[in-house]
Amino acid sequence: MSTEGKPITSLAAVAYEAGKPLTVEEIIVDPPKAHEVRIRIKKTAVCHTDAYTLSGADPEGAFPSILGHEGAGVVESVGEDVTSVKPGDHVVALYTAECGKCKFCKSGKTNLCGSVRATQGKGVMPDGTSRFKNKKGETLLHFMGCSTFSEYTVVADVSVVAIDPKAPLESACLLGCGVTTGYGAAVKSANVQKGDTVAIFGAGTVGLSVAQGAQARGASKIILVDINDAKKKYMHEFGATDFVNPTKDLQNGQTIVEKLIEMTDGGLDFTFDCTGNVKVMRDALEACHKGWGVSVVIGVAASGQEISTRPFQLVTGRVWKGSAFGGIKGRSEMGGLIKDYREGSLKVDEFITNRRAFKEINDAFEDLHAGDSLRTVLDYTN
Ligand SMILES: NC(=O)C1=CN([C@@H]2O[C@H](COP(=O)(O)OP(=O)(O)OC[C@H]3O[C@@H](n4cnc5c(N)ncnc54)[C@H](OP(=O)(O)O)[C@@H]3O)[C@@H](O)[C@H]2O)C=CC1
Ligand SMILES: N[C@@H](CCC(=O)N[C@@H](CSC=O)C(=O)NCC(=O)O)C(=O)O
Ligand SMILES: [Zn+2]
Ligand SMILES: [Zn+2]
Repeated sequence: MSTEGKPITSLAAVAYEAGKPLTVEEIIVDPPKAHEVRIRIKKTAVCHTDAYTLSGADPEGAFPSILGHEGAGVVESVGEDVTSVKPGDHVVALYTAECGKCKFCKSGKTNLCGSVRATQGKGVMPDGTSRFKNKKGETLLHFMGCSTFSEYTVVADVSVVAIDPKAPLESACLLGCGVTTGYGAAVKSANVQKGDTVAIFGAGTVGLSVAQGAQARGASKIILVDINDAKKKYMHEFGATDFVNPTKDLQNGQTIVEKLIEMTDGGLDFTFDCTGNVKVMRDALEACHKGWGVSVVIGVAASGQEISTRPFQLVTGRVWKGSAFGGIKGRSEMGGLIKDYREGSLKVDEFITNRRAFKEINDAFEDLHAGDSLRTVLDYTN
């Protein structure tokens, strides 16, 4: 029997309160309105940003809500005036929309899109309402325009892209955030060139994806900096040449900045923060080469945190910039990433260190901090 136009009962993980485990329960998902798409998510993974928002550190974090933004699935139904996807299409949800019509999209200068960002940040659909409620009838908010921690979710049509159905959905879901963010930060936002030296702070999925992008560009040195030694085993797989643990590998009071400058004859061409720690962001900037080094902030820092450095660092030619979703325009460029993955030039499967049934989602949050874990992919069918 067709579910089109009807509310659907869906398995979901509800974030009722900051700092508390998610509650796995059935919720009700309303049908999509005009310019909306209802997706049956098949695979979703947990990104550090989900944990950040659940912790209560996100100034935009609102509860109760359905978190999750690395997800892939199949379109169940579409609302009026949706022309870009149709029922049955395999899709990836996009937290960075692409409308193609707004000032941002038309600028050619950024992948940020203004079409749905304001309502997305408030946890509602573009018409200001939610498609989710629990069985008590209480409204549940959306998250990052995706809410992939519900088997059925509703997104704006500008926040979803159809993909080659031959791509496995468990791999495609990682292109919804972590892999695309890091890879794009290296090849698009920073535009690393052959021979450049690169240091990456934080060797999680995002940081290792930066390494992968830097290697693809022919960087001569790719240094991973991480306080977790268990991540060292991934360095060669994703193209890094060196691994430094600042808690163990510094001698005689040397700082990580001094160590990196010593390793690179004066500093790095590019550095990337993939930790969200503002002190690390400062180190990343100050490890850049005088005159031209560029430091890219990718990590998301908690509410109230601010970055600082001596302005002299910038006066003397270092550049501080940031990158969201790797500078990638999701609807225009996802197809190319999927093609690269299918042709073997973009590693994605290698980031899947754990697989779990969706109902084990709270364990997947624990996995994020466990030793050598990169991504846990959750399966709704188990
Ligand atoms: N700008 C954007 O578009 C996006 C930003 N993000 C952000 O990027 C960051 C990375 O995400 P993700 O890869 O999923 O996160 P992970 O938690 O998987 O990886 C972060 C890594 O950094 C390590 N780390 C923590 N503190 C330090 C430190 N002081 N020095 C060096 N290494 C450190 C962690 O070690 P340990 O294992 O011990 O914790 C871990 O290995 C997060 O802040 C996330 O919110 C993510 C996606 C998109
Ligand atoms: N709500 C947070 C902002 C978090 C943030 O910076 N998000 C990144 C993506 S993180 C993905 O895992 C991003 O793309 N930002 C651009 C945007 O428009 O949100 C806060 O307010 O701190
Ligand atoms: Zn993410
Ligand atoms: Zn736009």
